[in-house]
Amino acid sequence: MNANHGSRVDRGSHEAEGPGARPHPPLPKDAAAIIAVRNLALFPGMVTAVSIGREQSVTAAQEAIKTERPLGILLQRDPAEDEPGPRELYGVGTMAHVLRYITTPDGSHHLICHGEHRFRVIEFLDGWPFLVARIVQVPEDETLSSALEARLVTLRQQVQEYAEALPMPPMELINAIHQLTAPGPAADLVTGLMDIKAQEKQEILETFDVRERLDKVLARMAHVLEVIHMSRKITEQTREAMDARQREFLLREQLKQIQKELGDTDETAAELEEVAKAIANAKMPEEVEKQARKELKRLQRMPDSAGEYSMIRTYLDWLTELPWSKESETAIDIAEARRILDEDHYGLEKIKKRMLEYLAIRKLNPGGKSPILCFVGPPGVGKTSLGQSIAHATGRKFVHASLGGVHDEAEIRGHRRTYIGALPGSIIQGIHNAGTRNPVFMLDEMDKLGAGGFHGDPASALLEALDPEQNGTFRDNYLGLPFDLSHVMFIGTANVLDTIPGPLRDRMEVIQLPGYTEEEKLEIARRYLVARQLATNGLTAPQCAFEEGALAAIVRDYTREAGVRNLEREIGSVLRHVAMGVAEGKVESVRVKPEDLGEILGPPRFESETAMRTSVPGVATGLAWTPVGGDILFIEAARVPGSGKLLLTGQLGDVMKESAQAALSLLKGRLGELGVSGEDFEQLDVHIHVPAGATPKDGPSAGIAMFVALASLFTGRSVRSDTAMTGEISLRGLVLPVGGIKEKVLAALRSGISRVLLPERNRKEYEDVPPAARERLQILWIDQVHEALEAVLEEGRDI
Ligand SMILES: Nc1ncnc2c1ncn2[C@@H]1O[C@H](COP(=O)(O)OP(=O)(O)OP(=O)(O)O)[C@@H](O)[C@H]1O
Repeated sequence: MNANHGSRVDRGSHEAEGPGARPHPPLPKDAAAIIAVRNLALFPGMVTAVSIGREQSVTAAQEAIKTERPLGILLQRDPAEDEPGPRELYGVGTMAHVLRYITTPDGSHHLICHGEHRFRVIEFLDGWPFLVARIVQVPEDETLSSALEARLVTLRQQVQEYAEALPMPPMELINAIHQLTAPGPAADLVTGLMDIKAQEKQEILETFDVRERLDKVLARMAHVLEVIHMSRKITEQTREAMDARQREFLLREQLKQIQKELGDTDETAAELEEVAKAIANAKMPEEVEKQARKELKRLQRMPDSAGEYSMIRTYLDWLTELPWSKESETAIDIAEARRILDEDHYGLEKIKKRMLEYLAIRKLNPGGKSPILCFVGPPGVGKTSLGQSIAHATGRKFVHASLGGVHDEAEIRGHRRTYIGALPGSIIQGIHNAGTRNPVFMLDEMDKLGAGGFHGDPASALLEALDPEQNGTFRDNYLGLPFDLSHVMFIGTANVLDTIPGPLRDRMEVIQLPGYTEEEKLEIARRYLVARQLATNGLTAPQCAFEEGALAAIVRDYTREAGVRNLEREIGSVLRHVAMGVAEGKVESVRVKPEDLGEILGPPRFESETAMRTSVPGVATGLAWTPVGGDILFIEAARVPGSGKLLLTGQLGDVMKESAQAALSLLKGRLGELGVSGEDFEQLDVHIHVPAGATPKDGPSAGIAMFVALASLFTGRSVRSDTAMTGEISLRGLVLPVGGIKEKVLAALRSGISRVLLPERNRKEYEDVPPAARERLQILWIDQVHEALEAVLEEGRDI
């Protein structure tokens, strides 16, 4: 507080002229010489220093001294005004008695003034080289009421408080407390001592009513005190914060030293800093972030040589790298999706249509719960590549996890962190690899998922991941935190539907991919596989072309599969051979002809198998359904001297064994019909063998082939090599319907069979076979076993 310091009132630059430099009339009685001050409000009873510099002011001051009359002091309205006229001055001021006039050696003038009483300007007068105004003294009311006294007591308390709040209260203030006895002067004195603006002080100066003046001062003072308290509080708070920070800093420094002693380095600190940043950037849900920060804190307190350190570090890496909220943009454009599906895949019309429907529904109802698709079909029919196309078409990432042979729930859901070397399960790992939380996630080999046992049921963990009701909070054991899988597009794949665990199968919409006909394979080879293999082997289309028939020959003679994987491999072999020639400079371009294939790929692998195998009596061609899409199988029958036993070999299942027995019994009963006599079954053993003995076989559908093989054996008439058959038999000689017609028929075609015997009652299923395949096959519908014999047994020859 510096209210009593003199303040400079003007900045007049030139030297004042001597007193009485210019003669002027004496001042009237009711008038006073006035000086204007810039930043000072003088109050009655106060002594203060006033610095003056303007010529006018100096002359006025000298006049006052000379005439021993008081000087009127008025505050300028605008402190910046250098030559204020009457209108720029407030109309109320204080008459001051000039106690001393000092001129310092640098030429500036100072007055020590004592405030006497308030005055009001009536009018300004002209004719003097300084400001002169007619004035009237404002009388001070000195009566003391109890209301005023109460205010006075409060004021005294406030001033006391004010003095205590200041670090070094000025002496005047301490003295003033004792002088506060008369209300008006007390208000003036306190205002003069307060550190407030001159304008505010002027307002109080102009308040003539003592009570009102005291109220204003009390209010001002209360405000000043509040500000002081507040600022003190803020100072304390900052000091406290500073102290806490300083303390933490010191502790950290100590910790660093300790860690250094223990062999930890600054690198660790930098590493942890990185982790902290990664946590901040990972956009985790609140719960996860809290957990991450907790783990980080534990890490910070731990030397990096501690065994647990790396475990927590790895855990934090997983937490920070998982795409908690990162997604790829997935605008679905149906036309574009159709284009991509067509571009990547030949045929599969029904399947593509179903995919597009699926995408359309997702587009129209993005939040809805769409079914989980499951592609079921033999290997190499495009299940994986369809999944990739969907990812491509929807702008998602593609990841897959194989479930084949998974017996332990932990492989799906992860191990708890307490296990050494624990990691998240395959679902979270897949999401981590995708880097987004909405990839297309392919779950391969769902049919080979191991059964649940001691280690928990993998299928139930998978169910939780797939179930839209619960997968919003999928809990991996390793993370120990929920992860939102609801944006993932899961697609399952399997070779066989039957072995997919029931509850899983129920949750999925199965889409069957039965395998391709020879024509389809040719088309796929022509449009996709050749181009792809050309690129893989660094060749261009002009450098290598396949002549008409060459591709067909590869399909027919070198592959026998439902899909096109081997076909692609064989085409690759041919192109590698061509690439060698081109690279060595032997040829510039090659046209592969069918007859070249022998040299490049070796002798045909599947050419005349049926013809060769069935050229002797006792062998029939059956058709089997297998997980890889159907195959032909040969049933061989032989008779050997023995004691009437039936020998069965080739890893036959119980049902197949029984159907062999049925076939034999049926045959024994019909030998007469077949013109066979004199057989003594007591003296011979009948042996039925089904080659490819390493593969277990079962099912009743080889019944008719067994019967035919036995009939062929005993009649000595071989079976037509172009004919294959399937059907269960009854002891009464009926041919009963069987499953897997489509796969079996396609398998027959692949093996070069042109006639197929099918149970009459399977006509309906036959409609599923693609027309192209149907055109190339002759189907014989049979109802009774003897019809089969008529259709397949060659003309007899004697044995
Ligand atoms: N209709 C088709 N059009 C074009 N290419 C196809 C078609 N079907 C399959 N392919 C190609 O055949 C190859 C094998 O397909 P893919 O790997 O998708 O088979 P898959 O059914 O997933 O087999 P697996 O069950 O063994 O995983 C791929 O290169 C794929 O592009």
